Amino acid sequence: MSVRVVARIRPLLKAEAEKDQILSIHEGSDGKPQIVKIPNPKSQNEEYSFAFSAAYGADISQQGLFDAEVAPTIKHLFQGFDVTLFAYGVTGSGKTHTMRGGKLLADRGMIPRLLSSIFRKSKALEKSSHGKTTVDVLMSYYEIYTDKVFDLFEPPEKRTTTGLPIREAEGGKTVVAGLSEVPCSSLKEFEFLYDKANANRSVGSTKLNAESSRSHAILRVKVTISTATESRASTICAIDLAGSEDNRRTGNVKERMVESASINKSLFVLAQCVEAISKKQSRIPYRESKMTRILSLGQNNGLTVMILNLPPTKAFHLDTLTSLNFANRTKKIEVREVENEPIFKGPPRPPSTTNTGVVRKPLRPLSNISTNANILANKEAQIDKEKPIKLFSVYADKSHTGTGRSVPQKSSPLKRTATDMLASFRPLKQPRPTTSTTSLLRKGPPETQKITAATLDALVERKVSEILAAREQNAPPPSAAIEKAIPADVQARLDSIERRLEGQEGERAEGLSYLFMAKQHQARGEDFSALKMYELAQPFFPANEKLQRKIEKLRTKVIESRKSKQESAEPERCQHGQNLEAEEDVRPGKQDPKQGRRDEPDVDESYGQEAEAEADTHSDGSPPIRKKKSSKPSDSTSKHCPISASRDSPDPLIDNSTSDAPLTPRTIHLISILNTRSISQLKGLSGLGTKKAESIVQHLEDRGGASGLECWDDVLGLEVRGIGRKTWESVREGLIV
Ligand SMILES: Nc1ncnc2c1ncn2[C@@H]1O[C@H](COP(=O)(O)OP(=O)(O)OP(=O)(O)O)[C@@H](O)[C@H]1O
Repeated sequence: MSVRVVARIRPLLKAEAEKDQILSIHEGSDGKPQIVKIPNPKSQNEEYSFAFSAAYGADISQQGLFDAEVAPTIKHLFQGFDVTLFAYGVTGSGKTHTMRGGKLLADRGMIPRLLSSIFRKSKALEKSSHGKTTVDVLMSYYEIYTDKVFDLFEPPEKRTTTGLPIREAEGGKTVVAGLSEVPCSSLKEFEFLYDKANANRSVGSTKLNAESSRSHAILRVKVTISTATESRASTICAIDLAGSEDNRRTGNVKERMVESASINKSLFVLAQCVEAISKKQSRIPYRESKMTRILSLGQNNGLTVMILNLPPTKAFHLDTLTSLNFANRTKKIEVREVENEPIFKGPPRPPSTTNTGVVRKPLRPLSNISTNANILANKEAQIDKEKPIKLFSVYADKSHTGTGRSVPQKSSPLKRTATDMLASFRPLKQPRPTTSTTSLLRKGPPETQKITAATLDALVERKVSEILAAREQNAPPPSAAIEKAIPADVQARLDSIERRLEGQEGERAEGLSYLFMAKQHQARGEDFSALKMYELAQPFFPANEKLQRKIEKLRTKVIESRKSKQESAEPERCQHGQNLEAEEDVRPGKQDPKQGRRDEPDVDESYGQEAEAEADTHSDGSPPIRKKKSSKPSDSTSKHCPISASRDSPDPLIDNSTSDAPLTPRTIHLISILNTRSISQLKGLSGLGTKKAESIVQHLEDRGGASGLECWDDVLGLEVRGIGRKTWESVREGLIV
């Protein structure tokens, strides 16, 4: 069975004009709306057609979409099949609206409706069996932010810099270690937990979406149906992917840019995976990003539904075309429809005891029959495979083929009750590593530190060519290693080797992936993004002078170009406006009469009584609407560094001290000296002696992060004892440029 791909065109937003619509929906061969048409951006008279399993226009309600696409999967879930449901699309296309939705009852998205339905079905099942069948629902919710996994049931301050580790479990299945699993038994409980967890999700404002998801969010719901004799668990994963972003349009700077690079990279890898699968290549580059490892498209069993979210206007023309092409390939991916095995209950096993007298949970086989060719081809996986199964409860979540095994008890100390969660909202977790990236880097193995310019270049080249080389690879994946018992001491050694290997590989791979992205940005002429990426890569290769020189050269180039843009800020802004008009002057080939502005919220009766009662309590029902482009920065929450295009001062020599201040030549000069982190240069500045210079450099080092200062606000934000705004202003005034 192949991935079911359905398209959903979002309604026009307030700031969008009807005449700018470019998408239209048409009937397929069976008379159902299935085809999306979009004009060729280069030739107005030509149209491209993309056929999907279904296509929905702006008039489809949340309830309508749920009934047509999600509700049928619940039946399969209760029959023991796993389900993956994910929303894909460019930023601002409506993925979060589709998956999470708004607060109004009619606006609630697929996820709350899904849970509502699961609870209703569970209750009906329990009732009809007169209590002989019980249904347990466990939830995990996490995000992948800048390629790190964070538990959304944990408050952000509990996060470690490295995030949660992910591992390949038996059979190539990817699992997140140390993730909370929260039991949940009613829609009310779910809504409380879900809304609270969503507040932990990384969201930011960009020019294209006032509330843009900066991460991929994955909700995993495990449903276990138990009778007196057997128990069967199946899982549904509902994923709200972050959207791809064109940074020429988002106006992203700083953190947003880093997030964006990471989002774009993971989506790029996903597209490569899909391409590799569709071309039946033996190596699928899943490992290149955590999102693709977790999503494991084409490797997972059960049903997969992709909702392709599409913005209707020509402002997104090229992005929409890219999304349609991606979806067109995705729909061809075959997914095995494999039912999860039940666990048969037998007489309780005698508890196995260790020398310490600790009663252990019986080990359970972890696996399903899916194999990830890419993972299996990897040496690490071989090490993984030879290990006995670990005791993490999140590992043992799928097929349980053994007989005579007891069902996991509800009272497991690994899980908290929903009541506990509601009371404290601190899910119980598995231990996880807390080592920070910085400390890892400082104590890093000598090989990483001593990397030379030549080897670095070779590594980057290798990374870039890996994807291409993979296509040539025809070797069949090695067969799964046979699991065997390993003595505890050997296992401990294997674990430690694996950890060491992972540490090195992970760090180096991260550094290389930043270099890889830097090169991509540079090739596209996006110097600022390239600089950010090189700066992020730098701590991974601290002794590499070539890299250092590259960064300095690029930094100077960026500063110079900012300076010249600033000098011509006014005329440039006007021109920019004109260019945009010209760019958008592509007339749509056809307009869909069905598409219009959003209808009034419809009445959503089947969401359930519980939700209805809840809905009245949400006063803020209206979804955020994208605002008109303004010259003011829209990000009010994050720290903002103005970029030249939005600056108003025509005089670059005015030393303005507000956050909207232009980068004056003096400020630029001061920033470039600070970014050298050189005591000798800093102590030469008027008003700073050796001690202050040392404190500044120490602070810059402690502050960590590869990126340097960029604007006056960054300078004022430095928390160095004895140096406040006044000192910085006088230091700046003392500079001769
Ligand atoms: N079907 C819809 N009905 C009404 N409003 C919608 C619909 N789809 C999207 N919107 C609105 O469009 C805007 C962008 O949607 P949303 O935030 O869901 O996009 P996204 O694809 O998740 O973006 P990002 O990737 O940046 O997070 C929001 O204001 C949302 O309320």
